[in-house]
Amino acid sequence: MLDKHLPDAPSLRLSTGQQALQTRARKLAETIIRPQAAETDLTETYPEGVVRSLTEAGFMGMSVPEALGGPGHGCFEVALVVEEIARCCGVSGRIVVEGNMGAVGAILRYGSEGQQEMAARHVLSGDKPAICITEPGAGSAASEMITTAVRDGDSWVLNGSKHWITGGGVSRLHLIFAQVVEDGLCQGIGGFIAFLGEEGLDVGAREPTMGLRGIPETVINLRNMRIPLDRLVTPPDGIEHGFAGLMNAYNAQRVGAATVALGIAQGAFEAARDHVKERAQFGRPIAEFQGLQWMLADMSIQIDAARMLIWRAALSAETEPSGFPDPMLAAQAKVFTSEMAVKVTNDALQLHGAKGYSRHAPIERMVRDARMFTIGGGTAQMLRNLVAGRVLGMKTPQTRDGYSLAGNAVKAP
Ligand SMILES: CC(C)(COP(=O)(O)OP(=O)(O)OC[C@H]1O[C@@H](n2cnc3c(N)ncnc32)[C@H](O)[C@@H]1OP(=O)(O)O)[C@@H](O)C(=O)NCCC(=O)NCCSC(=O)CCS(=O)O
Ligand SMILES: Cc1cc2nc3c(=O)[nH]c(=O)nc-3n(C[C@H](O)[C@H](O)[C@H](O)COP(=O)(O)OP(=O)(O)OC[C@H]3O[C@@H](n4cnc5c(N)ncnc54)[C@H](O)[C@@H]3O)c2cc1C
Repeated sequence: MLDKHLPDAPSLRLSTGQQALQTRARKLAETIIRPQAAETDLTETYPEGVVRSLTEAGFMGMSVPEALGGPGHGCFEVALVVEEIARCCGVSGRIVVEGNMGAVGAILRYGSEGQQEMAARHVLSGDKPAICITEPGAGSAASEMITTAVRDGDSWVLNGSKHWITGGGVSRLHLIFAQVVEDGLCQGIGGFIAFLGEEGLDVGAREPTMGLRGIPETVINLRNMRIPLDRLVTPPDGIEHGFAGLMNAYNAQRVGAATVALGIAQGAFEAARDHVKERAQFGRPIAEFQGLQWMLADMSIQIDAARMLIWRAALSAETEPSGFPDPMLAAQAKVFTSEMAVKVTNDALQLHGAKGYSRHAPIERMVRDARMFTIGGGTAQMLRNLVAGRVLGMKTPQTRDGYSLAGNAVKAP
């Protein structure tokens, strides 16, 4: 079943161009981004200076095609860069993900010419778009969203409330998922383009988060927000199957989120490896204790396995007709990597002893930063549901009556 996605041996070796990209990302991460990471966490401030450096280096908008002024890199190249950046700063890694995947990925593939040009301009100039799916009553059950976009003459009128929106108040471009209502009927779910500062789009309360504190997570309220008709992004199979199309595009961001978790774990692993060689107890480096050696061995095995799952998922975008990663491969990569990162960062803290528990060392930040990825972007449980459905070749509806309203024309809520 998976053979078409299994990379042959040569594809596991990076090309000269890919190696150069990776080296450039590592250099930027180590010289500019790592020194800022603790401050970003402590002050809980969006790292504008880092974003400028990422933009100048060409890491925002990497996925923009050459015809629109970008370098036209694929999901795999973006993942190579994201890992290097997240190895030094999880927040910056997430910014690179959203500067290339998620909302911008959907608009670049499904949008009209004008929508694509607008999205390209935004990310190439350093904007990190926001993807607005989740609502207070629709988290895992995202298709139960009640935000509506009602057609009124030559406008859409949006009403609803999204929460946990990454970049709320700093992102300029928003892609808002909403029920498309025409003539009193829901036609399905579509993506609507909206901009920070427009009337009717209000940034609400910021969540005080455990980790990744440099990016705001906020409520986004839509109050009679009136936007032109050409702000609707319609996936290829139409609005009736709009939700499936938008989720398909979202698979790239799932690979991106997994890659941030991978980078954080890699950074924590390296810090632990260096520490055990330096720290001595009982008259010898603690690296000589076999119990710790095996911990490091297991950490490295888990990290490498995660990287292979991510690379396979990222490379699948090159052969999938949709141009996005295969849903199951993306889900497998994210489940494994997000759980791995929780374990590896905690083990790295353990190997540091008390020093790892101090806020003076980066490890405790890495533990907090890694925690998000089994939740955001689809929880590990929901992604297991997706994998189970594929493995069994069955639909796995989660409602009691096994029926979902997504994509069906029903009376508007
Ligand atoms: C998809 C779910 C919301 C469950 O919804 P339903 O049970 O109502 O619907 P399904 O029948 O499972 O799916 C409907 C339709 O969509 C297609 N689909 C679903 N998932 C995918 C996918 N990943 N790729 C492609 N297509 C997909 C499915 O095949 C159906 O199509 P057909 O009707 O059969 O043609 C739920 O499973 C789910 O995914 N919940 C998680 C929600 C989520 O991921 N939210 C992320 C919010 S953004 C965020 O968190 C950002 C953080 S980050 O750093 O990235
Ligand atoms: C840091 C962070 C950033 C985020 N950024 C964004 C963003 O930019 N845009 C956006 O739209 N959303 C964003 N989210 C929201 C995120 O997508 C949701 O938190 C996620 O989809 C889960 O929804 P929920 O939190 O409502 O949990 P719930 O859906 O309430 O789930 C609670 C628990 O129940 C489990 N569960 C629920 N249903 C099932 C089931 N059928 N089978 C098995 N287990 C189940 C879940 O796995 C979880 O353990 C972000 C979240 C976080 C933490």
